[in-house]
Amino acid sequence: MKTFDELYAELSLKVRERPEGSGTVKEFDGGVHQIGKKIVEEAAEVWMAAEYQSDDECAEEMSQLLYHVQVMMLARGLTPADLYRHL
Ligand SMILES: N=c1c2ncn([C@@H]3O[C@H](COP(=O)(O)OP(=O)(O)OP(=O)(O)O)[C@@H](O)[C@H]3O)c2ncn1[C@@H]1O[C@H](COP(=O)(O)O)[C@@H](O)[C@H]1O
Repeated sequence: MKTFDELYAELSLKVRERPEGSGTVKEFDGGVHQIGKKIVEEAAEVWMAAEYQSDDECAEEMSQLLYHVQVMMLARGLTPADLYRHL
């Protein structure tokens, strides 16, 4: 289990160190257009899960959406603090 900030720190390290086989590095390298498509896809899956699936499945889809948002944050050079400013 990890927090939003802990996941961001882990993904930042992945993007910096580029370990072999990292899905994050692959998605990051795809750029904002590809990452944006994943965000839209995951957002739709969150919607469908909220309509038709269990709480746990819904939570899993939401976690995946947050993951892809974090990859987009890295692609745009944004930090959690940049988001928290607006909450
Ligand atoms: N939390 C996540 C996470 N959530 C979602 N995903 C990605 O999002 C995909 C889920 O999307 P889908 O439901 O569309 O599944 P899919 O259609 O099978 O996926 P694709 O074929 O489109 O890749 C997963 O296959 C992962 O590629 C994640 N990938 C990684 N993490 C975490 O990120 C960290 C770094 O991961 P790596 O970069 O892979 O080492 C680790 O702590 C991981 O647990």
